[in-house]
Amino acid sequence: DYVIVNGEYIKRSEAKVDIEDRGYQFGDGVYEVIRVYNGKMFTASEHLERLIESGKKIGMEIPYTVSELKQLLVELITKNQLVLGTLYMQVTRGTSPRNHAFPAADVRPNLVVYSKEVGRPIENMQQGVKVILNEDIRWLLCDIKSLNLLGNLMAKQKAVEAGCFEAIQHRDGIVTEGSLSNISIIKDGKVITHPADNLILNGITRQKVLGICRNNDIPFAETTFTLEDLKNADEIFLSGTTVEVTPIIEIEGKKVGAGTVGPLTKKLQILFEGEIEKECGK
Ligand SMILES: Cc1ncc(COP(=O)(O)O)c(CN[C@@H]2CONC2=O)c1O
Repeated sequence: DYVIVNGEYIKRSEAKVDIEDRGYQFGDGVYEVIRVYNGKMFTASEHLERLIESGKKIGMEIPYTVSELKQLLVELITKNQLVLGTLYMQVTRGTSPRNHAFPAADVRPNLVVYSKEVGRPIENMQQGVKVILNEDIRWLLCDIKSLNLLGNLMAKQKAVEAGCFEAIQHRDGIVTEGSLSNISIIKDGKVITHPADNLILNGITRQKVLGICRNNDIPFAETTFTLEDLKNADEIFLSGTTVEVTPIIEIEGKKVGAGTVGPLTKKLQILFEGEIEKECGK
C-alpha cells in the first residue's frame, strides 16, 4: 500500500517520521478520519474544512487547499484500490529541535495520510452497544480535533476493560460526548444532543444526523442534558465517522429502555444509510 508523506506517495514500509516531528514529540497537530464507501469519500469537504479549521485554532497554517487535499486523497484511494475503509490523515507543526515555543515560520507542517480497509460496524448498529460513564477530565478546547488524545484514549481503555464499547463522558453532571463519538438521547420522539461548543467535537456525523432530523420533520434540540436525562432516555445513540449511528442498549449494566434498538434510532440509521448512498452510490 502507498501512504502520503508531505504530498509524495511512498510505500508504507518506507514511511518515516523524524524523532523531532512535533506531532511525535508533543502531539502538536490535528487529524481527521474520513470514511470511504464504494471507493468514494463520504463528507470529504466537511472533514477537510474542519481539518484546516482545527489547524487555524492551534495557530498552524495547513499549506494545502481543500481541493488540493481532495485530489491527493482520491489518488491515494485509487493507488490502494480502497473500496470500503477509512483514510487517516494528520498534519503536525513540523520537524524542529524540541522547544515548547512554536518553530520558525519557515518550518513546514508535516502531512501524513494512509488508508485502511475497514468494514461497517453492522453488528454494533444492529445489536447496540454497552457503555460506561466517565468523568470528562479533558481540556476545554475539545472542539479542536487535535492529536492530544490521552484523555480520550484513557476513557476508551476504561470502557474496554469494563467489557464495554465506549465511555460516555460527563462534566459537572452534564453529558458531553464519547471518547471517539458524539452522543444523542431520544425522549418523547425528540433527538437531543450537546451544543457544538468548546466541550465537544462538532462531529460531521452529528451534523449529518441533525440535517436528517431537519429534513424529515424529526424534532431535535442542541441542548445540554444531564446524567439523569441519560438514564431516563427512551433511546440513545452514538454518532461518528467510524461508528455511524450506533445504538446504546446498556449503561453501566442498566438497560436503556427495553434494552433493544429503538424505533427512531432505526429510522435514523436507514436515513443515514440513504445519505451514504446518495454521495457514494451503492
Ligand atoms: C472526541 C470525538 N467526538 C466525536 C467524534 C465524532 O466526530 P465525526 O462524526 O466527525 O467522526 C469523534 C471522531 N473520532 C474519529 C472518527 O473515528 N475515529 C476517530 O478518532 C471524536 O474523536
